[in-house]
Amino acid sequence: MSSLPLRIATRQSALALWQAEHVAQRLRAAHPGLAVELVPMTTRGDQVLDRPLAEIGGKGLFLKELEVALLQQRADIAVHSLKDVPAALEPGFALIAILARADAADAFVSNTHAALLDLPRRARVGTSSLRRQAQLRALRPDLELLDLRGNVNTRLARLDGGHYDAIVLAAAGLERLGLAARIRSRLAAPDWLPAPGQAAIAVEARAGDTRISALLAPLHDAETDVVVRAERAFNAALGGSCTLPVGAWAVLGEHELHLYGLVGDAVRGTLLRADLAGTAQAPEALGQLLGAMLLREGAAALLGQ
Ligand SMILES: NCc1[nH]cc(CCC(=O)O)c1CC(=O)O
Repeated sequence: MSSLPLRIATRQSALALWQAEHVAQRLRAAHPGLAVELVPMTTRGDQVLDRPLAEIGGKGLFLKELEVALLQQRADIAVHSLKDVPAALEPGFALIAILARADAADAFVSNTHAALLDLPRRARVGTSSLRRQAQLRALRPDLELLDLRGNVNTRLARLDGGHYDAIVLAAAGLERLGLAARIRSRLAAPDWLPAPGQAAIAVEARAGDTRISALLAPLHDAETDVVVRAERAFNAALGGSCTLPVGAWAVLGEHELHLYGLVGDAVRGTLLRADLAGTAQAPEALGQLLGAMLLREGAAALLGQ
């Protein structure tokens, strides 16, 4: 074994550092004696905090700087939240491991109310996610939806500062940061759909780096890989980036893979939903099929294509 440490490029938010440290610990457990270190850095997605991600535009806002570090050999792998990883990676990079998914639900967080349906009329709810806004509008057209960006702790501080009656965050992020007690209720699939890939951690590396791929192989979870492939293919079929109002959730049964998807209009609160079951041997085909179904039903108009 090489004595050089394996270097993990990561963003510096508390959640990103937790996820990178988690990968480091799993690697040390799988390969006793392997030295692993974090290389923390800032991305454009972390720097521009005054605008919704959908407005800043561009895919992979949270990836670019980490990929540059991989190319310049300043790091060997980069750890991401899979839901921040665009459907198509830049050439020369590969996702070499997908870790077992945590709770994919969104979390309803409030200091005054237990659930979305308990909120009074015209209550203020914070989220900058178009997917969350569209589903909130569909369930509660009366709500006042307000932008809310920043890392998990920033968003909780804004809630505690009285700017909102409630906010919606990924349950997985709160749980990883030891903040599960803040979750008042879950907005769970299939009624409410998460982002494609939500709650899964992905490891990216330079394509063709077989030594690194072999080191990461024990961390890969084949079941999570199948479900997120279906979700991400659905997103890609709809023109895919994490900023579109697209929700997807797949679940692996004993005999089949079941995929649920939706496309929403965050302004009008219209939701187009569909679901399909198929073989777990072809998750991408299932995602493409469901995406094509929704496009036929009018998703193209919703997405402004
Ligand atoms: N877009 C930010 C982001 N990226 C991943 C997570 C949560 C963790 C995960 O989905 O793995 C979050 C925070 C949130 O949406 O509340």
